[in-house]
Amino acid sequence: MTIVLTPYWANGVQKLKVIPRGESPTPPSPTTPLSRNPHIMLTVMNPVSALRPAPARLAHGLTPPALDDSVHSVRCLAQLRSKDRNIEKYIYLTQLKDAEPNMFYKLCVDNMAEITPLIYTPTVGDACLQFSHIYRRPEGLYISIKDKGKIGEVLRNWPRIDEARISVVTDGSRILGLGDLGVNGMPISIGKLSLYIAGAGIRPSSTVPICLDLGTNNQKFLEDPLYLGLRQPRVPMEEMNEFMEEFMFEMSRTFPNLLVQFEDFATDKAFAYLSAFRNRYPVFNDDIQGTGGVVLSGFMNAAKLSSIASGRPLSDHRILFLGAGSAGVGVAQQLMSFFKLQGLSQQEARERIWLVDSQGLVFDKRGKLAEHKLYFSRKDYDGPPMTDLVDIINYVKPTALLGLSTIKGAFNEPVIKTMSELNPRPIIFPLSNPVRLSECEFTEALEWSNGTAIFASGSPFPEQEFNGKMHYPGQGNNMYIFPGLGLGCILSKVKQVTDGMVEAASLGLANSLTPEEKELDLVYPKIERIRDISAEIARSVIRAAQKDGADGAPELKVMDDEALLRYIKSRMWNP
Ligand SMILES: NC(=O)C1=CN([C@@H]2O[C@H](COP(=O)(O)OP(=O)(O)OC[C@H]3O[C@@H](n4cnc5c(N)ncnc54)[C@H](O)[C@@H]3O)[C@@H](O)[C@H]2O)C=CC1
Ligand SMILES: CC(=O)C(=O)O
Ligand SMILES: [Mg+2]
Repeated sequence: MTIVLTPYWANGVQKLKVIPRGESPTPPSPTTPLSRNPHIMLTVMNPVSALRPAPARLAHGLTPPALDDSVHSVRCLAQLRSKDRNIEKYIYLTQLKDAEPNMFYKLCVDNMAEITPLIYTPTVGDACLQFSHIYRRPEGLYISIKDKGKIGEVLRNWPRIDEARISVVTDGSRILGLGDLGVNGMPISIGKLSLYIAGAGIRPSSTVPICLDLGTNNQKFLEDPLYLGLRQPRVPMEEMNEFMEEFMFEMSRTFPNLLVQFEDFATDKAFAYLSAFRNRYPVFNDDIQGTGGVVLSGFMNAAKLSSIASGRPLSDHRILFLGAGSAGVGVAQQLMSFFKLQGLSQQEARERIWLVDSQGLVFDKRGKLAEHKLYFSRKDYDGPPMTDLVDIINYVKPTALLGLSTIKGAFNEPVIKTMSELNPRPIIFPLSNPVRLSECEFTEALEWSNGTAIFASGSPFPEQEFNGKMHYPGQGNNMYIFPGLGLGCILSKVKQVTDGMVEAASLGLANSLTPEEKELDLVYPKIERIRDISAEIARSVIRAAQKDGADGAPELKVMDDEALLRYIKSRMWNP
């Protein structure tokens, strides 16, 4: 029997047809009763992972008499909550998405705060670590180094080429702070795209999760009989460069309307491929640009709170980074905008930023530095290497300490106490993921700063009462930026993702706090409002694309801002 994947939609449900070899592939009328249909009709419920048909459903008699969607969502939530371990919840949700995508996304949209940590960080980190063991069904595209020379052929196996609008692509070489996870990186692409769908109303069928397999240097995985990727070390950079050239070229040929998000490439590759492709294809790097955008936004709100307490002008802030990888340097680059918006020159803005890596303070006289650290390397220090974080804080006197180092506990009691001695309201952003690699926990920051810290972390922490007052941690995670950025890019059919568009996304997010959220000292809006926020971000991005001449949808130019927002909302997919 030949399986012909000719999907079409009937009554809101995608159908696939299984045709005996040699028969015509014309789909029968969706109204043909199942029993009289000469073909076997299969109902495919999941446009994202519709690579294998699910059993027939919905026809009369095939579901219990009292199955009602509103009650079923309560049932699904109860099943989810009955599981003790988050990884079990992840597996349950993955199966639900496969079997009933509408229900899955309804649960996500209605319970954003509860479900996001299960499909995204921190749980997605465990899902990646265990992917080869918990794998059940195909989802997404795998392109391996063995496909070099015929990548286009593999891409054309994707069942919904015409609908494809957004792809998250990882090579698994630096998944969150967990290192090289090879092909086990696929859940990160899937998880990010689920947030695009839930958080910005991107149509599920337009998303393409991709994991590139260039080998892995993870010895444990190479020795694991269940490992799902190629059993070979990573290929040299030169070979990977050729592979990436072919991959991006074939992507643009196969999917002419696709925006590509690079995700969790190791730092050298992250910078190299962003600069190699950003002027040729619509592509952005989430760890460099998305993280830069989200931290700029939270920092703007945090700096206002901190300056109210200290009386220092905004332009006087001093930012110390622990971690100088793709995320640290990406954020540092984006934070230059904060100082420039205060009227500082490029040079003055740069002088407000200090980097610390695994060797300590980054300064010119230290010796040879990786290319991406050069711009922020200090020219004004020529003493001995400085490695102790408390010493560095006492030297720099920062108002803000940002962690993108993957070092759990690096913001310890002496560090936070020193920051608190220097600042009435220190800005403490431990941004490493997943939660177990966070530089400090929310309770620690509150306790050691006596409740004064303005806090945002990469992964979520629960709110806390301290000294009789409720305190709310922010989540400084690129998940606030990329859904709206992607939506804006898709609707305005961009040819490129410019710096102006990323900055616009960031400012759109910073300005989205409601009076109630400001009253609570929040630096990011509540995640429950993500859809509205994404729409606002998309509008800012579209306007910036128009300004930069990067858009391809002239009809949006004539709309005023209100009409554009209405249009964006009307185009968002709802489960
Ligand atoms: N909150 C968010 O939205 C995002 C968070 N991240 C997180 O940022 C972290 C770093 O990501 P990348 O920059 O891509 O990784 P990376 O591995 O390139 O960078 C890590 C940096 O930390 C430094 N480092 C390592 N050990 C150190 C030590 N003991 N003391 C001081 N510095 C040390 C390294 O020298 C390097 O500069 C990851 O945990 C990742 O999950 C990344 C992107 C977004
Ligand atoms: C959030 C994210 O993109 C990361 O931790 O890599
Ligand atoms: Mg990432």
